[in-house]
Amino acid sequence: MLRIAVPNKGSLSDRASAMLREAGYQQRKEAKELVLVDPGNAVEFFYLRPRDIAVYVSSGRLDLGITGRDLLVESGANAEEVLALGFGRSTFRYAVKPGWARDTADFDGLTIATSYEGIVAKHLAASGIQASVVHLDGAVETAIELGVAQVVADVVETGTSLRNAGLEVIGEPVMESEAVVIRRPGADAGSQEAKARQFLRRLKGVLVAGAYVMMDYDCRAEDLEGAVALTPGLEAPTVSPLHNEGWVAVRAMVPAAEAQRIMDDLYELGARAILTTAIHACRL
Ligand SMILES: Nc1ncnc2c1ncn2[C@@H]1O[C@H](COP(=O)(O)OP(=O)(O)OP(=O)(O)O)[C@@H](O)[C@H]1O
Ligand SMILES: O=P(O)(O)OC[C@H]1O[C@H](OP(=O)(O)OP(=O)(O)O)[C@H](O)[C@@H]1O
Ligand SMILES: [Mg+2]
Repeated sequence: MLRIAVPNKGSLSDRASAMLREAGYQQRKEAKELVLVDPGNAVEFFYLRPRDIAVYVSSGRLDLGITGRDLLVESGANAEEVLALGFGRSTFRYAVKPGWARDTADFDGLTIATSYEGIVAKHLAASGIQASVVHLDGAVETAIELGVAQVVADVVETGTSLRNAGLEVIGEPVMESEAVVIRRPGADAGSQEAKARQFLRRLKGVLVAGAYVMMDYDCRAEDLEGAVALTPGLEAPTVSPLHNEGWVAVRAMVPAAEAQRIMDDLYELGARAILTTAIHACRL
């Protein structure tokens, strides 16, 4: 059986399970389940704290894991990112009370509160900043109000938590994160390797299915080159003759985010019966 770690709670948990379901894997029905065997796919899912997942994967006891890129870096574990999953996006930033610092260079001698000591220590060392770090489990924004630190370093998604605490970000983002699939560097899952590759192919299929739509339309043969320039497809569009002399039917995948603009441009070009349909699953 292929053994895969999935976040058991927190920001990544629901989206990770939803994506695995879309990829055709069984997922736990209750948040308290710690292990789920999917016999049809010969996969065993272990629901673990996202912070611990890189440690398990680097130990070799689990073949693959889903965690955050920032948590992978934070762990310092011997594991590497093999696929970015596009959800759980965040930036990692420093913040202070307005006026306390203009730049990270001003942090010398200050104390930084964070739940991500590994990332902060690495960044301070690389930037030559002499600051102390105090580890807190969460709600680090409050550390400033309570005088435990003058700087916080934390995950920022919408920025609401920082705003509510009256803090402002300082310097460039330390890192940008999203959910990722990780495995041991150079690892070959042995007898499970084919299953591991199939797992990654399925997740890539879900990502592509979400990012693209299928577009069909009819256009005059003389407009085909212009139309194909708008809808080149991933390799090349399918072009079929229509019963009407001088017209063709075209089918191509287009990026979902650009679908409306492409439909407008095709219409201007003279294309008609322009339809888009969702892609539920794919293998490229
Ligand atoms: N708003 C957010 N808050 C925290 N983490 C977030 C957020 N958005 C995305 N993430 C990502 O989720 C991962 C952290 O998840 P984790 O479960 O450890 O913390 P959490 O979501 O704050 O949950 P909890 O506070 O219950 O521990 C990181 O990869 C982080 O970048
Ligand atoms: O930019 P935002 O959208 O506000 O999200 C970021 C905040 O959310 C998380 O806290 P969480 O609610 O998980 O509480 P915690 O600090 O106790 O983990 C994180 O630690 C930030 O505080
Ligand atoms: Mg949290």
